[in-house]
Order: sequence, then C-alpha cells, then structure tokens
Amino acid sequence: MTDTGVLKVAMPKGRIYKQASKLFREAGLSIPEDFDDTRRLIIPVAEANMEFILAKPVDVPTYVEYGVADIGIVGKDVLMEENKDVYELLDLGIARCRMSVIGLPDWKPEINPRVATKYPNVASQYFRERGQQVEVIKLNGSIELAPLIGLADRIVDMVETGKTLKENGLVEMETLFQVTSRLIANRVSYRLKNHAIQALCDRLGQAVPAGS
Ligand SMILES: Nc1ncnc2c1ncn2[C@@H]1O[C@H](COP(=O)(O)OP(=O)(O)OP(=O)(O)O)[C@@H](O)[C@H]1O
Ligand SMILES: O=P(O)(O)OC[C@H]1O[C@H](OP(=O)(O)OP(=O)(O)O)[C@H](O)[C@@H]1O
Repeated sequence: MTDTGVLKVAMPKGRIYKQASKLFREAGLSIPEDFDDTRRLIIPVAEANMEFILAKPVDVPTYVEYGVADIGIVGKDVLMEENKDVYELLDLGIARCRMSVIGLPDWKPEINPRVATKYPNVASQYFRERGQQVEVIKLNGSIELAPLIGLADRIVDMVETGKTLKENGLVEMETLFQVTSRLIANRVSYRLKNHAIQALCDRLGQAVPAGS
C-alpha cells in the first residue's frame, strides 16, 4: 500500500488515455497530453500530486485491487470481465461504446454454437442467463475475423461507430450493455487517502458532461 501523499493512478495507454487526460485537464488538473514519445512506464505528475502508472487497459483493475495503484481508469467492459474487488467511484462518460452479439446476416440458430470473444466471462454469463448452451472461444483481437473464416458462429465484441461491422458484412444482433470508462479505487486506499480521492472524484464529476 502506498504511504505518501501522492496518488498512484493506473492509467491505460491508448484510446482511453487521450480522452481521460482531456477530462482531467477540463477538471483543472495539469496532466500531460500523451506519452507517444516515451517508453517510460511511471510518470510523476507533480503539479497534480499524482504518479501515473501506464498500464495495459485489461490490467488496470489488477493493479488497483492489489493496491499498487490507489485509483485507476478502466472501461466497464474490462470491469465486467475481470470482476475484481475494487470500488467503482464514477462514470467518466468517455470511451463510449457497447458490448454486442454480432454475426453474419444469414446466421441461423445452431445446437451448441461457437462464440468467439475477448470477454469469455461476460459472454458465458450472458448465454447462461438465457439458457443457451454455447462454446466460448477466447481471442485477443480482430474478433470480427472469427465468423468470416468459420471459427465461430457469432462473436461478442465492442461496437463504437459500427465501421468494423459494416466493412466486414456483419450485423449487430443484440446489445449486452453500454460501455464507458470508470474511475475505480482500491478499498484500503479509499479509506486512507479518502480526502485526496474524494476531491479528485468531485472535480472529475463536475467535468463530466451532463447526461453522460
Ligand atoms: N471502438 C472501441 N473498441 C473497443 N474498445 C473501445 C472502443 N472505444 C472505446 N473503447 C474502450 O476503450 C478501452 C481500451 O481499448 P484499447 O483499444 O485502447 O485497448 P485494448 O484493445 O484493450 O488494448 P491493447 O490495444 O493494448 O490490446 C476498452 O476496454 C473500452 O472500454
Ligand atoms: O465500431 P467501430 O468503431 O468499428 O469499433 C469497434 C472495433 O474496435 C475494437 O477493436 P480495436 O480497434 O480495439 O482492435 P482489436 O481488433 O485489436 O480489438 C473492437 O474490438 C471492434 O473491432
């Protein structure tokens, strides 16, 4: 557990970072724009009394659960999949997309269909709750390939603009849930650094556009 006044923040590199850093700046915090030109993984942000730990998005809840980061920013998709013991403090309304079941337009129901996804826990729970038996196949990217080349009958994946689906002749069949990024906190840090975490949460909350 961290024992200084500095807040350790697990920050996902990539698409969330760009939007999160903008939100932090709108909340009046002095945050670097991007880290495209550095390979450093720990970045002191002295002006804001923080330290950024630049993480792979899927690992953010793990750093926060173990308390090596006090707080973190992560998509609801990853939170649902990883199911870690952390507090979810705030919906930041950024990196908006949705988790959907997707397939080819001529898809027909089959016995024990194969479903490819980056989110095996989310997909298994979804089909289990509907009493549908499926075989879930875990992939790590380019999920839309699976129905095109016959690996799976359907996929469970993120849709943002719908461009990937359109360009690959796929259709969205059902939406599981809407996704935005969340501010999460370690349970012990939340008590020990409550003032700093709550103050940050309040400032960010004011910067989140209404209706997000
Ligand atoms: N079009 C989108 N597709 C997928 N995720 C999106 C999209 N738009 C926003 N997101 C959100 O951004 C998060 C991070 O996505 P990103 O593509 O940066 O990382 P990743 O694909 O998990 O990691 P990596 O590219 O390092 O394998 C997702 O977990 C999700 O919450
Ligand atoms: O609706 P759209 O705007 O087209 O966005 C959706 C796509 O974006 C994500 O992929 P990502 O870019 O993260 O690449 P990946 O294949 O490595 O997961 C997601 O898995 C979809 O493929």
